[in-house]
Amino acid sequence: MSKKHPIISITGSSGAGTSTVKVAFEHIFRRSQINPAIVEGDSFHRYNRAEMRQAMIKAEAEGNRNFSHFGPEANIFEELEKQFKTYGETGTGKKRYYLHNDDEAAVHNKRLGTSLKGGEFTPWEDIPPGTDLLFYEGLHGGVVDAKAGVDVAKWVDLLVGVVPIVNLEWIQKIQRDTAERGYSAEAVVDTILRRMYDYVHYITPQFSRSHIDFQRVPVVDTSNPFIARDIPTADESLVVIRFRDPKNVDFPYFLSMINGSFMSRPNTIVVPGGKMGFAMEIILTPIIHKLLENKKKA
Ligand SMILES: Nc1ncnc2c1ncn2[C@@H]1O[C@H](COP(=O)(O)OP(=O)(O)OP(=O)(O)O)[C@@H](O)[C@H]1O
Ligand SMILES: O=C(CO)[C@H](O)[C@H](O)COP(=O)(O)O
Repeated sequence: MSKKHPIISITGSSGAGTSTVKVAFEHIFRRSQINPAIVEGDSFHRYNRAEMRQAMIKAEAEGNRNFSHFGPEANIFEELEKQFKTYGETGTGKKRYYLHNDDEAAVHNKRLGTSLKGGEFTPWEDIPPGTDLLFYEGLHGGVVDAKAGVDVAKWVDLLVGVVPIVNLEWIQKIQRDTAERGYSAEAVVDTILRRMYDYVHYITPQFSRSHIDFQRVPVVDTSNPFIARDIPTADESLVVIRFRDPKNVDFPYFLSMINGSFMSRPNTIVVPGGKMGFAMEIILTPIIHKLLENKKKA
């Protein structure tokens, strides 16, 4: 934790919607004239796509069917922790991008004068000096790997979990990876299965460390996520928002501001799906302002 150089982490599984939630944060940053250093979790994958395929074949040959992007073998958790520690201490650090497809590559090739392809990383670049905070979005913003002595969570000032119920997460992943990343539905299901061990051991424990979780729950039947044709819409879902420490949370204010909201537990407010972005803005804006006030005083 750093008063001088705060870190906000949005963490969630693949398909949970962390990239989508990033947009709500970008609104907050723009309106509040905050200049963030944005770090994408996928940039801390250990391998590019071709290397990952090779590493997976090798792991399978050795009898490991759980080698996945969710676990420590395929990510540089130690570098992620170092990144958070360095930013917290100095407000600087390094960043790069994992290019999921050629469209993403084209954007960075134009900026960098490179000829990178989908599945490759951009080179590491310095985070420019003078940013107000670090904003991480990805799989491992609150990860702990006790065996390796890695604790990313302890450097984070605001840890937000984005966690749809698992059927919805899978529907979202299958739709996105087939529509935008060129995978077959079978290949995506295979990936989901291979990642299950690491999902349980490295992804879900993060949501016991998060300060706030946003869990989208559909109110339509998603009982077979593997044949679902559409992602349930905002109107077909509710969002369950859980606060780890509800002591200083102004629930009456949120209830009066968010039409259709209600409390389901003393630390949990439920809002209509269409209000998720709005709820994020009114809940998170004052917390972010507080971090920046503390920064000024530090
Ligand atoms: N609240 C939402 N309502 C409707 N669709 C959503 C919502 N959140 C995410 N989606 C859809 O789910 C898919 C996955 O979302 P997104 O790309 O944000 O996931 P992610 O967590 O960033 O995944 P990854 O870590 O693999 O990049 C996208 O197609 C996105 O449009
Ligand atoms: O888990 C993920 C990110 O959050 C992605 O699935 C991972 O980055 C995928 O890489 P690739 O496109 O090479 O399959």
